[in-house]
Amino acid sequence: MRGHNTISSSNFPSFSGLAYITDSLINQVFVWHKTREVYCLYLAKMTEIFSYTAYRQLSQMFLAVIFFHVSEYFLAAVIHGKSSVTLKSLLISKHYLFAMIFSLLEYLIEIALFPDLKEHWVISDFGLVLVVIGEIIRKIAIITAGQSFTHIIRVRPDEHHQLVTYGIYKFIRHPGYCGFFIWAVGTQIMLCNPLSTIGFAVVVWKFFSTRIPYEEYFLRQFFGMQYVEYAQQVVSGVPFIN
Ligand SMILES: C[S@@+](CC[C@H](N)C(=O)[O-])C[C@H]1O[C@@H](n2cnc3c(N)ncnc32)[C@H](O)[C@@H]1O
Repeated sequence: MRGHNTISSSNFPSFSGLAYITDSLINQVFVWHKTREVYCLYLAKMTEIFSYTAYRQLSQMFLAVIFFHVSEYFLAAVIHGKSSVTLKSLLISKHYLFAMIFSLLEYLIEIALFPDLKEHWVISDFGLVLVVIGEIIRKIAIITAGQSFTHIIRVRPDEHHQLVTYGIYKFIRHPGYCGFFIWAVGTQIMLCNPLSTIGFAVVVWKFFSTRIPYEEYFLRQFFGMQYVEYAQQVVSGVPFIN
């Protein structure tokens, strides 16, 4: 009687079948090795980029953002007195936070998918220069205008409010906004973020295109012809806004 352990010859693959299986196994192993090699190379490149490029660009960004907000708050406290300054002087709004999170996500996605995009150091360093220039222009404006510079637009006359037409205001009507515009776009150029560079430029420009006429309406109310003449002679400092 045939036991159930008995193997019939028909259970064996033919010689050519065996060769085919071996061949495809070798192929599989080869492909697997190649994939692993490519993956390892990718990992090595990502580690290199994350450990230098991202480290440098992101720390520059965080330092720029922290310095900007802390110094805005600090200057407001020194100029207007600590009791009249609220957390609003940190200038962190919901829209601003949304924009910053978007730019951070763009950065992380692009550095993972197109790492070479972040390696344009001439562009990134140019952005860093813009960040520094924008910050300097804005802080000079705040210090020059002193108590006339309030984060919330004055809509009523105030004894501390004097028309400022000297210093940096002799050359630019809105140096604080000009500085912020350069700073904001500079942060995105520094991160080599193409989408956020355009996005920030458009959003910040649109914001100032409505804020400046509103602010100047009250400045004309407070200072009359003096402001009208000043505004005719001095550029706004924000591109394409008269
Ligand atoms: C956030 S500050 C911005 C000042 C200015 N727009 C700038 O970009 O440097 C807004 C306040 O500054 C006041 N302000 C703007 N220009 C001024 C000037 N030339 N002299 C005095 N006050 C000014 C406005 O009345 C408003 O209350």
